[in-house]
Amino acid sequence: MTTQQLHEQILQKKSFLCVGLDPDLEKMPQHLLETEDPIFEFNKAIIDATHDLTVGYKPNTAFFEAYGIKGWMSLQKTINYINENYPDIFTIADAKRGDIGNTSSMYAKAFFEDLNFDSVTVAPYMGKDSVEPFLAFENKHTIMLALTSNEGAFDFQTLNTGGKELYKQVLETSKTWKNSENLMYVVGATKAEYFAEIRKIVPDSFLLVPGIGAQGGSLSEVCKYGMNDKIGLLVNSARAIIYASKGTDFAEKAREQALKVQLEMAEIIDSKF
Ligand SMILES: O=C(O)c1cc(=O)[nH]c(=O)n1[C@@H]1O[C@H](COP(=O)(O)O)[C@@H](O)[C@H]1O
Repeated sequence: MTTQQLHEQILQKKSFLCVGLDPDLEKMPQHLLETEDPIFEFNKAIIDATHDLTVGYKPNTAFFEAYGIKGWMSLQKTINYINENYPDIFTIADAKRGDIGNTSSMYAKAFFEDLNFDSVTVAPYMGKDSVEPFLAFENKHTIMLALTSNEGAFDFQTLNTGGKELYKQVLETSKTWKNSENLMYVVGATKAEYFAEIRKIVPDSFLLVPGIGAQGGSLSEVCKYGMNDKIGLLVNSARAIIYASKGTDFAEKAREQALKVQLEMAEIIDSKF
């Protein structure tokens, strides 16, 4: 998918919501645990209930890998289900990969070719040759961690390195890499006050913004400082949507929560564009 197609979908749906698919058997409704593949059944129900309100789905691979080979098969079924039934929706494999070049190439193949995700999250710590193999794929996107939503973001990312905070150096340097137009960046919603500075360095890039909902970030603050003239945001929420209810009405309640966020987004889009 191209960023232009993503932008068009955002305008059409009046949404820049990305629903996080972080399936946890302990938080799922009891009746699903009796099915053959509870993780897939859970995801499928959430996807069917929210697809018109969201422009992206972000399965976090940890929540699948934790269940071994069965979990990986549920991930494959989930991405295939989205690609077959809702092919316009942008998909993110939240795997936070990155390694020496030949290893990164294999990670890229796993997520872009084998599983056919539109994008994958990547950590920048190992530098240029660990990220460029992901960037080589046409119409696929590499979403690099810039300033994350957690408390530990202040351990390294905001450290002053040669007169500049490390996350700013990461953003600036990444722009010089081959095929850097295929980069997007993760910026936590809990760090809204940093968005203006980030937009000075990457004015046109899409930002994946996790941290509204369960982590307490503010959608309106993120939009105030982070939106560009093409919107340029994908705001992720997982737990606050997918675990809105533990009963048989879980998908319906997930839709209600997604709708609340989408309506807020529509209002913001209407007021700005
Ligand atoms: O890369 C991510 O998606 C990510 C980066 C970040 O800085 N913070 C963050 O919460 N995430 C992920 O976004 C999701 C947030 O989930 P909720 O807090 O339940 O909405 C989880 O899958 C996290 O792993």
